[in-house]
Amino acid sequence: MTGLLGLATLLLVGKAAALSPDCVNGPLRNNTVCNTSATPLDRATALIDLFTIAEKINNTGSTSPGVPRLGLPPYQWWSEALHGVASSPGVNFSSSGNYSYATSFPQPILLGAAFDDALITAVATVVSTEARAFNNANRTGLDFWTPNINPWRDPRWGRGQETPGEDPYHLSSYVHALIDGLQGGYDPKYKRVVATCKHFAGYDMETWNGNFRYQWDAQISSQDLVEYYLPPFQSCARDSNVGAFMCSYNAFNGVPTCADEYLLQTVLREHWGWTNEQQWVVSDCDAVQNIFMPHDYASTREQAAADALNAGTDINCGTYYQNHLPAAFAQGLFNESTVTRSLVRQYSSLIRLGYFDPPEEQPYRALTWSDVDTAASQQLAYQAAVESIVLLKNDGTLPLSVKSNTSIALIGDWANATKQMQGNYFGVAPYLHSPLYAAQQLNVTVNYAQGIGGQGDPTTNNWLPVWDAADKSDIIIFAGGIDNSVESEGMDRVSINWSGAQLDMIGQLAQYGKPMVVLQMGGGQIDSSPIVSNPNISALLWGGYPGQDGGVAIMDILTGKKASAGRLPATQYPSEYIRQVPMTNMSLRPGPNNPGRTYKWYNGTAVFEFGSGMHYTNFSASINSTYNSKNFSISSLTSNCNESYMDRCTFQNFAVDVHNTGSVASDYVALGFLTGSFGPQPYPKKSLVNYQRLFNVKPGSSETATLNLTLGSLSRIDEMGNRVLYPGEYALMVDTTPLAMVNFTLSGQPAMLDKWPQPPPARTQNGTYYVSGFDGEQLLN
Ligand SMILES: O=[N+]([O-])c1ccc(O[C@@H]2O[C@@H](CO)[C@H](O)[C@H]2O)cc1
Repeated sequence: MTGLLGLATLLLVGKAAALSPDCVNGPLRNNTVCNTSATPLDRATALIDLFTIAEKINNTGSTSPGVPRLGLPPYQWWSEALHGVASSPGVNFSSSGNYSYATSFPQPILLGAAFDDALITAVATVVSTEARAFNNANRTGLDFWTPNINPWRDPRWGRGQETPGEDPYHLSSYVHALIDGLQGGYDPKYKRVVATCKHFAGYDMETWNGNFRYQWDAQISSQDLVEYYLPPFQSCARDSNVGAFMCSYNAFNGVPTCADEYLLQTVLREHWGWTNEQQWVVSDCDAVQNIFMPHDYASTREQAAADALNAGTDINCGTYYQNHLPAAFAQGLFNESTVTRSLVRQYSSLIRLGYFDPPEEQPYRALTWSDVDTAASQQLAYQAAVESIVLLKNDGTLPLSVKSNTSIALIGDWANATKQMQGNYFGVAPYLHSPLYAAQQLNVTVNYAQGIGGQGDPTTNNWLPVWDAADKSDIIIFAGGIDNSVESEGMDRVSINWSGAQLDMIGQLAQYGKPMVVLQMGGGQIDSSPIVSNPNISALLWGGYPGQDGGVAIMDILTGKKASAGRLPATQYPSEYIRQVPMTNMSLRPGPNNPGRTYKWYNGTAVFEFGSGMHYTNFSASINSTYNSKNFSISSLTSNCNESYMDRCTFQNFAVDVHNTGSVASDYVALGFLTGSFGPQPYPKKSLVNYQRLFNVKPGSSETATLNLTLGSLSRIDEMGNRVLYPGEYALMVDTTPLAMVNFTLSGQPAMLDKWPQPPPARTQNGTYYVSGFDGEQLLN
């Protein structure tokens, strides 16, 4: 178990550090660290050279005391900002007045549904701006342990809500846009903040059937690893130059990830070129302790701490390093140069954030409370929710026509949701506008009844006001679904059904025969087939966790002030899915006890497919016919590619003409899926290869989406994890039910785009040998 008490204590300390070291009058003023024209590496090295070994070890934890004799202040590394500056050890909201709140955007799972990378950059830019303003008031750190970018493999996962969904291409693109906004570009002189891609790697389960995140060993084949679990992390490290990584609680093929030199050194630093020594790896909180217990990977606490440090875990979240590295050093389990390397990485990173530099030289030091919760950021939080909400069923009742004499029943636990709208990892929002609040702003009569609380209980005491509200109203809106009482950190779901009580109430409300809308809220998808098949239910929307203005966004879509255009970022499986596959089975492809995972491989019928989402209008699309039936030679594609990473080379930019054939202006997300027969069998059903959101396409008019396909998006992963371009038959389709399609072929010999570094042949855990590259619990003694 983690040291919950120790971590709880950490939550209470480390709040009041000095803003930055005093490079004018302090003891460091003549040290190179204060010389702004020296390189970050030289500056950090000069600083760490002054530390004794005890001072070095003292500063390896998330709560770093600094070095008082050098005038180096304490620093709290643990700040969170998943969808807005969030309550965490390093973030200190004032109890009132200035700095008492920050913009609260929708949860990533809903933001993912917008399929709008520019929106994600804009959201992240607001988050980093507000974070900087808070930092200038000494109320946060400069690094944030976000994003959570583990692909959402299994619908039960309680933390899938923190991710943008299930598709690795989508996640890679999303996280690139996000890091751009958080850090301020690929390599700016001063980073806005440092982002932390977590949890590296294979972490996507809290607790299932006796397995829990602190001891679980994720068995992942090289093919699945490279194809599914790692692309977002590659995007973070190689393509976005993220400042930090977090290793995870679980083990990967027998080795706890924070002690895994293969992941942290061979893959992350060597293969992905994440080598500039201004970047660091932090452990998940107390994950280093878990290497000793319950992983039982290291035989002593000192060995666990040394294993992690030697493997490349630079900071330990918690106090385990500070407690156990002194003895580990005395036992000769690591060299002083290794801890020096970690501290140089940490302080170079702070140097890149301007920590030691005069305020007047840095753009972000001027940000203040007046840059928080601005009119523009309020509008963006609203816009983000509007863009993301997904319409799943509509018999034509939506948009609702409401007049002053219209009466609306608003029923269910989500109707008056406030904090619930933020999901988890949230801060204090400036306001939380529930659907009820939004309905009350309309010039209509609103009859509200909470009905059942949460998932409901078998008693029907609270139901009478529900029937009363329904009786009195022209339109019935039921706002329910799930929330953090059933999906959360530490808690995976045990059912992907609607709760019986909610479904019962929905069914009875439908019998009124009035126009009826169901809002399916929460991060995880629930099997809504009873709602889809009920002819008395007019419409179904998925609203996720929509953030501070979620209620207004929902109501504006329901009443047609805004047109819906979000797309599901995860498959909605039928309820039996979770009985067909153990949560611990990491394989993507169908196999024994596994119907396949994600839209690419699931061999059953989804209730709603990944990418589903309706509009208030209709669209047609066509792809420029010059590409049709074309043959491309693999050798000329690769010989014309001059990128250092060949998967990044452009293949073709496909122009897609999108025409609004209906009568309502609407956004449209052009999703480009590749299908065909090429590469190793089995073939995926299809794969997302690019997307573009078009805005406000007017009735009768057309806009052009450009789907940019790279060589990487045409490639497949072989069983060794190599990325290869294969000859074969390809088709590019636009949308889930294709509106347009183009076929082409690739000919010639397969070409290697990326040769994957093989893991050590046998991974040992207490004398038991695990072999990677297989599916399932295969042990060789
Ligand atoms: O004991 N605690 O106080 C505690 C708090 C949070 C916690 O979760 C971990 O901390 C987060 C750090 O960013 C990771 O995303 C999550 O896996 C684990 C333990």
